[in-house]
Amino acid sequence: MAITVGVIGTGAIGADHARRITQTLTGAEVIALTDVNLEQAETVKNTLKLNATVYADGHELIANSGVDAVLVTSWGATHEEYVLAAIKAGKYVFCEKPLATTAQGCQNIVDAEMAAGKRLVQVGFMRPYDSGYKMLKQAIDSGEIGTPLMIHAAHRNQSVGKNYNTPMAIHDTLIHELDVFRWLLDDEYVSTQVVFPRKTTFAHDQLADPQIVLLETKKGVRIDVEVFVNCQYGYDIQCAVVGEQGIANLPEPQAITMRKNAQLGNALLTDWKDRFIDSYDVELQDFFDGISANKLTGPSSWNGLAAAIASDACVTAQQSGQIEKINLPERPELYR
Ligand SMILES: NC(=O)C1=CN([C@@H]2O[C@H](COP(=O)(O)OP(=O)(O)OC[C@H]3O[C@@H](n4cnc5c(N)ncnc54)[C@H](O)[C@@H]3O)[C@@H](O)[C@H]2O)C=CC1
Ligand SMILES: O=C1[C@@H](O)[C@H](O)[C@@H](O)[C@H](O)[C@H]1O
Repeated sequence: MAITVGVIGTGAIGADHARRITQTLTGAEVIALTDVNLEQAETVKNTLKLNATVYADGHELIANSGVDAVLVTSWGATHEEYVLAAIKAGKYVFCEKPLATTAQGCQNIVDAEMAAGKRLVQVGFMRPYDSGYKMLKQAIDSGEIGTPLMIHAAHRNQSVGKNYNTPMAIHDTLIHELDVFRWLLDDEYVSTQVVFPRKTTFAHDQLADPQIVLLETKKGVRIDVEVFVNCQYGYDIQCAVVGEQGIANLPEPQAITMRKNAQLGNALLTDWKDRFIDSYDVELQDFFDGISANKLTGPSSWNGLAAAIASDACVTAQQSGQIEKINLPERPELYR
C-alpha cells in the first residue's frame, strides 16, 4: 500500500516535491495539500491531476487527513509549528531546510521527538545525497588528499526577492553548507566570523550581499564561504577541500561543451531545482523507504539543530563583527 502524504506549502519546492512523488518516485501518494494561498494548492492539485483534498490550513491537514507522512515545505519561519504538530500526531515528517530558523526552535523539535521515543523527522538537507558531494566525501575519507586543512566554498544564487534579508543569507542559504561541511569532515564547528565585502548594487536595502563566512572546526580546519545571492550570472555551488597532499574539488554539473559563434563554452545552470534535481529525488525516496522499514536514516532533527546552532552564531557574528563561539551539546542516544 502506498504511503499517504500531505503537503503543507505548495510553492516552488512543495509543488516540485509533489510532482516527484507523483511522477518519479515509488511507494507514496499525495492525498492532501494546503497553502496559505489556497488557490496555489488547488493549482498544484489540478496540474498534477492528484486525487487529493485541499485543507484550510496545515493543522487541519495534520489532524484530519489521516496521512501517514507530512511534507513541510512552507516558509522557514512556519516549519517549527507544523513539525511539532506532526510529531504530536505521531506522523512521519519531512521538513524542508531550515528545520527551524533558530536553534531554540530546532531544540523544541528534538525534545518533542525524543519524548516520542523514535525518529519521525527527516530534514531536507539534500547535499549528502548529491553524487558530486558523495565523490568529494569519498576523496576525503579514502585519504587521497591527506588530512583536510581548509575548505574554500561559494554559494551563489542568480538573484533573490525583496523579502530576502541579511540573516537569510545564513539561515536560508548558508544552512546547506553548515550541514554539509559537518558531514564531509566528520567534525564540528567551534567559532565563526562574518565579513562584508563591498556591496553589490543589485542588492536591495535590507540585504548585505555578498558576505564571507569564516568557520573554524574542532579539528582546526579553517573554512571560508562566499555567500553571494545576487551574482547575476547563474546558480553556482563551489567547494574545494585542501588537504595535506592535494585538493579535492566538487565536480561541476555535467554539461555539453559547444563550439559556436567563435566561442568555446557551456551553459551554466540558473536554478537550484535543476542543480540538485537528482538528490531531491534520492532524499525523498530514502524518506519513504525509511518509513516502510520503520527506521529513518536520513538527515535528522539533530542535524537540523547542529546546523541551526552554527547558524545562530553566524547571525550574531553578522551583527557583532566579532568571532563568535559555537557550542554543540552532547548528541543524545536517539541520534547516534
Ligand atoms: N532544499 C532546497 O534546496 C530548497 C529548500 N527550500 C526551502 O523550502 C521552503 C519553501 O521554499 P520555496 O518553495 O522556495 O518558497 P515559496 O515561497 O515558493 O513557497 C512557499 C509556500 O508556502 C506557503 N506558505 C507560507 N506560509 C504558510 C503557512 N503558514 N501554511 C501553509 N503554507 C504556507 C506560501 O504561500 C508558498 O506557496 C523554505 O523553507 C526553503 O528554505 C526552498 C528551495 C530549495
Ligand atoms: O534552499 C535553497 C533556497 O531556499 C535558498 O534561498 C537558496 O539560497 C539555496 O541555494 C537553495 O538551495
